[in-house]
Amino acid sequence: MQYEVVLPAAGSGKRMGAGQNKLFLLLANKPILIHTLEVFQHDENCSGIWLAVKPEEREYIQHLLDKYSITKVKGLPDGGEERQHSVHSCIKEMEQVDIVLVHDAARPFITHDIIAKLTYTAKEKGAAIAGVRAKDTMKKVKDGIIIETVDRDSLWMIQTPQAFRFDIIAEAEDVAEKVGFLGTDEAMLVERLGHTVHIVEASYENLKMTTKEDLVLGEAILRKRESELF
Ligand SMILES: Nc1ccn([C@@H]2O[C@H](COP(=O)(O)OP(=O)(O)OP(=O)(O)O)[C@@H](O)[C@H]2O)c(=O)n1
Ligand SMILES: C[C@](O)(CO)[C@H](O)COP(=O)(O)O
Repeated sequence: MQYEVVLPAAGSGKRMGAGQNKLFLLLANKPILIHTLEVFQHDENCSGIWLAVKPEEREYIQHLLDKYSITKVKGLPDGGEERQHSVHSCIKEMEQVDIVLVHDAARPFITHDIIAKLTYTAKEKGAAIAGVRAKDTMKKVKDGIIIETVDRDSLWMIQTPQAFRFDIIAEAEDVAEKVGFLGTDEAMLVERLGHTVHIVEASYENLKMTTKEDLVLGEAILRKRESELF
């Protein structure tokens, strides 16, 4: 199932506190951004990559694309103030395709098997997102006081990729922009239009590199995967 992927990469990495775009930080001597890009570069079902970037970082990112032979990138549109705006700037430039995946460039550990399940489900059902079951007890808190314990059996920790038929995500992004709705993931924009969104069980290794602790976990995941190769 052929697809194109949108990789928002125009964040500031505030929670990482690295003083630079966290996607330029190295894991096993390679930028996080390149680890993520290589997954899609090497996926025969990926027919194009769209990378939302900060204008001031475009030249450096193009240098990285050349250095690591990432040839599937179709465009480097300007990112926006929020992640959603960065995603939308890519969607606006895309030609009509069958399936679009949106994936955080900060999630370098995604695998081809999960991508394939997502694209198949999106083709069949219209929308499918990656997630894993919650492992901790979850509670609602107000002013430092527990107000509700939420039934854990129905809770999932949502990740990316999030896969959609192109017309569904394109309309959802346009409507959200028109009414000024801001979501923390693409599925929210699609849900609010009444579309059914399906979950695909992903992996606890599909971490988003958000804080410094994630870098330690990320190095461990890479070492584990290297040991499995031999
Ligand atoms: N305006 C934004 C904000 C985020 N992102 C991208 O969206 C992904 C997930 O966002 P997040 O992990 O929150 O990255 P940052 O916004 O950089 O992190 P922080 O919130 O800590 O500043 C990242 O690949 C980030 O580069 C983006 O393209 N445009
Ligand atoms: C899209 C996402 O990765 C799903 O969990 C998450 O909402 C991104 O949040 P961020 O604060 O923009 O990293």
